[in-house]
Amino acid sequence: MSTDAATEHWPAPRARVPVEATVSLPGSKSLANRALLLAAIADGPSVVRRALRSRDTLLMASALTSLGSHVDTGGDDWTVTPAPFTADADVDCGLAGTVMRFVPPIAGLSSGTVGFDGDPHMRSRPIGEVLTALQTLGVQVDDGGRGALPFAVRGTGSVPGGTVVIDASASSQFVSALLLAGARFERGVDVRHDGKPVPSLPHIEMTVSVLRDHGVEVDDSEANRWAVAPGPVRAVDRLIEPDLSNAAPFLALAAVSGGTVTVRDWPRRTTQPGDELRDILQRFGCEVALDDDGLTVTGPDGGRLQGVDLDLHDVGELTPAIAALCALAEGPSHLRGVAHIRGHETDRLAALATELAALGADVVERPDGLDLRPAPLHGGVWRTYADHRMAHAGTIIGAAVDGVLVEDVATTAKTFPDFARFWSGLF
Ligand SMILES: O=C(O)C1=C[C@@H](OP(=O)(O)O)[C@@H](O)[C@H](O)C1
Ligand SMILES: C=C(OP(=O)(O)O)C(=O)O
Repeated sequence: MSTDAATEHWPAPRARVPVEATVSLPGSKSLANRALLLAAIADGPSVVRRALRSRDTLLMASALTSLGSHVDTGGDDWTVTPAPFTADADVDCGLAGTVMRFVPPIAGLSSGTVGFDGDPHMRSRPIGEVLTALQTLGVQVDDGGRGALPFAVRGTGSVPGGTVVIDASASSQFVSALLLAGARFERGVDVRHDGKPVPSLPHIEMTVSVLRDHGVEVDDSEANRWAVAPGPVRAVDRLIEPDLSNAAPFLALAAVSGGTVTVRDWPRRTTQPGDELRDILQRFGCEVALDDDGLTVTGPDGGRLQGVDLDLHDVGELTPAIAALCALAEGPSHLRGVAHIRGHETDRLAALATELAALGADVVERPDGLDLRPAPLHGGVWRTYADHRMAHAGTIIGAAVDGVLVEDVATTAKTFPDFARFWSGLF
């Protein structure tokens, strides 16, 4: 197996018998990048324990380092020591939405100019609403009127802050970005959403909960409005939960093989949207149990899955793995409410429709989702479009169908380094 060239094809292992496995998964990207960012604007050193070491979190660490913080990524536990942001800096966002959206507001606190750019596709992921909001809040942003990467934030050492109205229907990260920095703005920040419903609301709840852990006062009592009071951000010693969205392919492996997979350390309470998998997998016909061993999923006999009808608006990042299960199900499925995932690492609805159809699936792409009906699948190349979750989806199909070749499986390093080797070890 080789995993480093975008054109390479990885033969996804086929599960010929029910898979029985217990896994410990790497930490949550969303929790780790929030913890790192807040640590960098806190009033003392913080520790991020069991930090996820992946492309997105390393990009966040180097963004914070280039602003002036000291981030020690040497071991499993990362120490972040804040320092004033004074130098000019360049931030590589890669393909990390959390870096492109969360770092510009804190760059406004710098007294230097901070340039942002990223992977080619990152230039088409939405960010304009955040840049306009920052301008309203008193930050100078040069984006050549593009509302997209590349752009520069010209910090003056402080941000006035105040009230801002944004349309966050393209990404919940627009709201999270402003809230995460808000306590350090002179007047705090009061964010109101005006537009179609905000997707991925659990991720905003995650932001609010992590802010409160840092002693920040947040008022989220009204729908579509979040207010962060100005004040200090306390340093925190935090253990990062396993990434429950990245658990999807592993639990799906139990589902498609009729086996049993346990994910250790599944939190009893969490703001991670991946926790919804407990309910979603039952709808496919799986048995699900959460106990001291972790979350255990047992697939139906022979991996014979039922079709599902799901609105995934709140948990859009689960769509690729769920679509893979739908393509393998014995009944029709409808996935809805996820128009916004066209702005993710790739246009995920188009990518899923194209790749599933190429393997024989009966799939119709809708403006906000996918309709799937049972059809015999066959092997072939599964393209991943530099999208870690497309790679997960192809890998799930490959567990159930002979001859699936996943292109550029190394793209999974965005949130799960060594995914392919880890996965192969389960067979
Ligand atoms: O804040 C976060 O950590 C995330 C929010 C969501 O973004 P969208 O609201 O853009 O879907 C999610 O899909 C993404 O994977 C991570
Ligand atoms: C949408 C995703 O990532 P990002 O944080 O880059 O938006 C994702 O991981 O599914």
